[in-house]
Amino acid sequence: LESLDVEAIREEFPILEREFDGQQVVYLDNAATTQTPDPVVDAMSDYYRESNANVHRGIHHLSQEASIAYEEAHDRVAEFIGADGREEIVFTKNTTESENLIAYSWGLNELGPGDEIVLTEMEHHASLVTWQQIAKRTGANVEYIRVDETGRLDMDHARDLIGDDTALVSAVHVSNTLGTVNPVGELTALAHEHGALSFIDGAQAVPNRPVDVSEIDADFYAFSGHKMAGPTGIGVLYGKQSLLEELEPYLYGGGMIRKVTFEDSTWGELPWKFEPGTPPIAEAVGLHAAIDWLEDLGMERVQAHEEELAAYAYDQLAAEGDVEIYGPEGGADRGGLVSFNLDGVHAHDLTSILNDHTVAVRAGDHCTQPLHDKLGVPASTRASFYVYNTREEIDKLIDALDDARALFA
Ligand SMILES: Cc1ncc(COP(=O)(O)O)c(CNc2co[nH]c2=O)c1O
Repeated sequence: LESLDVEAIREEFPILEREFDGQQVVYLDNAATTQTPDPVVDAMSDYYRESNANVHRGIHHLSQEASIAYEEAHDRVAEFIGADGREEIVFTKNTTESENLIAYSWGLNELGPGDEIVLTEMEHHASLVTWQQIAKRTGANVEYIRVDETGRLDMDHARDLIGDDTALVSAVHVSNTLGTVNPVGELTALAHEHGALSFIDGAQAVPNRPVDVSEIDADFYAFSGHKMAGPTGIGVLYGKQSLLEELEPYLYGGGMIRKVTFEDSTWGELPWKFEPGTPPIAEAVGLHAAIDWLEDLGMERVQAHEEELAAYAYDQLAAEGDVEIYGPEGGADRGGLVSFNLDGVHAHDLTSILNDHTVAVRAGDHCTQPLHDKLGVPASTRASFYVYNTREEIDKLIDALDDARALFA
């Protein structure tokens, strides 16, 4: 597999030339949000300059153009993730809203006492808090598949938990804290064996590796534009058409209706039924451009690049001798991120020192507080990689650790 031309890629990201206190930024916070290449910025600027109008098929030329661009962005996303068509692609604000859409449209209406929602201990709050609160409101209960000492899912425990009372299995595809790549196809098959639905949180997967929702056979799948070289303000909910057809919308307004009278209303066709009001049009154009840009690189090459950097970072951190690293040892079942703690130094202090060296990483619980409780640490520092990062940038992170030791350890 030919490796990425990182130097050429970096030329499309002027932000990576930014300097603070005379030091060039080292951006290693990609699991939080990725940077945006010129072609994506240009596509959105061109839209605003040349085609901006409201969608839903207004009569005039500009509205026609904007509507086509918006609709074709759905087609492009469907093609990118292996969905059957635009009817299975709902644009939301972000992964979090995609999770909430199913929680409200399906969960509130379908769940009741005795029903089980099976999550994993490594879920992001976007999923964990959402299903926890829906369970409280419906009388359903939540079970968590254990994470074992290597940071992987205990699949024997999964097979014990998922049974005939299970209504939903919701799992993260790639953990944003551990980097663990979960067997989402196997989890989905287990759910289906027992008549349950599967919801896969792909926020850290779709940007970073080839994903085929049809191969996984997920019923629902969610991810965000801003984590895949696209803009903020747009997320995707994939859902099997047969399921989305049956779901009631939970947000009402214009654009999602078929007929409205003073007495009642009927709903429009998919996916518009779930897209009330003026949608993120420019963001959809940007997401379309981001997918074109990523596919030009090749998702297999993106995955290989990130895995190589994650394995390198893992090995360099492990070699320090006073760093605790969370998640599977480097290699194929770890996504492009490494969370760790430096002995004797709080993650926030370490991250502040790294920032003094203009190394941008993230400290905290990464919206996985229960997982950090299980790990026995209040926070961790996370370095996360994308297509424009290099080994030399990881070396700058490693070199800065000594300052933290000198100050805090
Ligand atoms: C696995 C996972 N699920 C859901 C979300 C929510 O995505 P959003 O709705 O677009 O915000 C994130 C974002 N994770 C992070 C956002 O900032 N740091 C992170 O680790 C995530 O990593």
